Amino acid sequence: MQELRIIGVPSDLGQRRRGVDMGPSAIRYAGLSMKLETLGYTVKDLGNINVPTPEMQDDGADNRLRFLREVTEVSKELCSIVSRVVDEGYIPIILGGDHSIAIGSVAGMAQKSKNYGVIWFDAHGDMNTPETTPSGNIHGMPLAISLGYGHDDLVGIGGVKGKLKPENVVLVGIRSIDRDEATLIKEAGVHCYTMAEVDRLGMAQVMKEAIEIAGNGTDGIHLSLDLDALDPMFAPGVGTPVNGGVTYREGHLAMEMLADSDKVVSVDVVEVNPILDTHNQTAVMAVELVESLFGKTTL
Ligand SMILES: NC(=[NH2+])NCCC[C@H](N)C(=O)O
Ligand SMILES: [Mn+2]
Ligand SMILES: [Mn+2]
Repeated sequence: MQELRIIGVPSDLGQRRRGVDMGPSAIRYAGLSMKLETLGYTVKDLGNINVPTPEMQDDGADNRLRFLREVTEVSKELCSIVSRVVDEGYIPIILGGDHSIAIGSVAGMAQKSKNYGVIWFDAHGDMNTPETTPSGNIHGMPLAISLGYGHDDLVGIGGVKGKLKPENVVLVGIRSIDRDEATLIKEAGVHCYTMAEVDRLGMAQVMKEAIEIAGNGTDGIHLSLDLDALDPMFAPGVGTPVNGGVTYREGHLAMEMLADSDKVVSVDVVEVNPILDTHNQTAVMAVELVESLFGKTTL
């Protein structure tokens, strides 16, 4: 059985709502390590990366790319840690932080191989560029950046531009896309299962197809799990909630199918914001989903 490594990235530089920097603590407090150990894994927590405090920084000259410099630094640091962890043969579980941290995790995976598939579980497309962003928040851009679209400083992290093949990238749970972001999603050629498709096909069929797209002919699947993919009823503690999301049962079904596929090589768990949460329920939800992802079943 493979060993797991936990890496915390307490960053809220990619969006405007403070508190998502406490995500790693909230997820740890919900018992992540202990519960994975109960499933039979050896788990080592590597602690947190150093992330600058937003109040101590200037958000930079470009309001289309807030905290560009700081996000670049954090992403480089995470890239090198993730790359080391996979080189050593371990599965990294990267705890955010807002979704901008996926820039560094995907870049780190790409040091090992440029042939990983990605399942991006999210309410949002995260396919904005500085030209299309309505907010200037970098957490709306990480998938575009990983595919080679966006500011050079971010796109170039890890030395390779375009870290993924769009034909092996799948968005699941989508229900909020900005107008010009939609254009890039189509142009880039990534697959996209909106909530409308989840309704019509059912989560089982959507995940069957998603696992084929991200898993067939690739070296494995990176799961980028944004908790706002779930309906706010189950995951209220997120900065950009959108109604009409994935249910508790659908979420677990998706994770169980990924576990059965045996293809997951790395995971991001992002956007948990304890300030906006009630009784840590979003972090608890995150931990439960990760348990299903790593093989927890009833019997
Ligand atoms: N990872 C996220 N929660 N992203 C939300 C992005 C929201 C919006 N599309 C933006 O670019 O500002
Ligand atoms: Mn996201
Ligand atoms: Mn999102």
